[in-house]
Parts: sequence; C-alpha cells; structure tokens
Amino acid sequence: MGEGQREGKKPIVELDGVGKTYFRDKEPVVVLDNISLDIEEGSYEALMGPSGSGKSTLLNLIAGLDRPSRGSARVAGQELSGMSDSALATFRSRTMGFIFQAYNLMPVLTAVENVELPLLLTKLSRGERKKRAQTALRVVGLEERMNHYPRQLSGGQEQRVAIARAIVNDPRIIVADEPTGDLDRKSADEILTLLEKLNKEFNKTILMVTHDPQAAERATVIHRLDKGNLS
Ligand SMILES: Nc1ncnc2c1ncn2[C@@H]1O[C@H](COP(=O)(O)OP(=O)(O)OP(=O)(O)O)[C@@H](O)[C@H]1O
Repeated sequence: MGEGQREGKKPIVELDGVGKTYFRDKEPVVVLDNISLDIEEGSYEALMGPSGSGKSTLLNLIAGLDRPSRGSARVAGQELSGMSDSALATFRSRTMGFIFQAYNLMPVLTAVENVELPLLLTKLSRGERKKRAQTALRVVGLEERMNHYPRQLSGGQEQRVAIARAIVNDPRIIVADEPTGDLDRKSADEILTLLEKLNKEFNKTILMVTHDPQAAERATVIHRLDKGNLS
C-alpha cells in the first residue's frame, strides 16, 4: 500500500493561515486574519457570523472568485493563491456551483435556457446541453416549468432554477451565499431540503453562508467567523 493510500483521502478544502486585506483609501483593512480550515469531501457545512465578519470574503476565496493575500488555499487538489485569472475561471467552471441570495437569473431567458448557460463554455452539443439542463431541472422538481421565464416563477422556484444552474456542470463543491435570505419560511425549508438531497444523494460538498440559525442547523458542521477569525 502506498503512502498516499495509508494517509487516506485529503480534505477537499484545505486553508492554511489564509488572510485577506483590502485597501481603502490606501489604508489596509484586514478582513480575514488567519484562517485555517479543512472541509472533507461530501460534508455540508455552514458559515455564520456577524455582518461584516468576512463570511462572503471567505466563501469567495474558497470558490476561486478571489485570491488570498496570505496563506495557502488548496481546493479540490489545486493551490488557488498563485493562480492566473484564466486558470481560476477554468477551476470554477469545473469544480464549483454557485448559489446566491439574489437568484441572478437572466430575465430574457427561460428556465431551461438559464440552466444551460454554464454549459455554453463547454464543447457539448446543443442537444446534449439541453438534455443536461432538463435533467438538472428534474432534480430540483421543476421540469414542468422549463419553458417559463423567471417573472412567471415564485421566489422559491427561481431559487430552484438557480440551483439547477449550479449543478448542471456536476460540480464537486456547491457554495451558497445566503441562499434562503429572500424567501419565506416554507420556501426556505424547501430550498434547504433540496440542498440536503444534493449533499446526501449526489455527494456534493456544500458550504453555505447564512444568518438563519434554522438553516445552519441543517448543516452537519457550523463554523463561526468573528472579526476575520474562526472561533
Ligand atoms: N472588494 C472589497 N473592497 C474593500 N472592502 C471590502 C471588499 N469586499 C468586502 N470588503 C469589506 O470586508 C468586510 C467583510 O465583508 P464580507 O462581505 O465578507 O462580510 P460578511 O460577513 O459576508 O457580511 P454580511 O453578513 O453583511 O454579508 C466588510 O467590512 C466589507 O466592507
């Protein structure tokens, strides 16, 4: 047995001494101080903390939307800190699914066309793209609405379309920033149940930023961020 096999699988997210400093009027603002965090593949983890504590900044670093100022961020086996913009874009399109509070659907596109969008960057044929988009809509229970426009859908349904769009490229990790922030309790619970299904049935690793304690409780691990550090 090789050394690697004996050690077992490495975490899908490995942050070591990660910091992020922004500059405002040339003054440094330390948003993340010294974050070390491992996330195992297949886990469902929540990130909580007061407003301005750096939750979205941390999520964006893990997702490859931004780069750390200090430290090492290894995600899905790749070191993100020194990566070029184009390498980061490739990393995101292969590894990440994104869900935001504001669903960010294109109003002029139907549900199925919105879900197909991430696949336009791939070499898949038109027919294959449509088939995959329909499959993703089936997973979120919205196949019947595939030809509806966003304005013809409820907020909860719009978020389900956004989730279908997030999973259409079969990402290993889903990052969700306040995915239930704009929804009533019932729709929020439906979205949380769907995220649980993606985690349990499809083995997606999920990292969710939330202010909602009921949402965080559905995750298996809750991390708390305070003034740029995990407590
Ligand atoms: N691009 C940027 N340039 C300068 N400062 C930034 C930038 N992005 C975030 N910040 C600052 O970093 C701090 C943390 O922001 P962040 O959005 O990560 O917090 P948060 O915990 O997600 O907050 P909230 O719960 O209110 O969304 C804030 O003080 C914010 O103003």
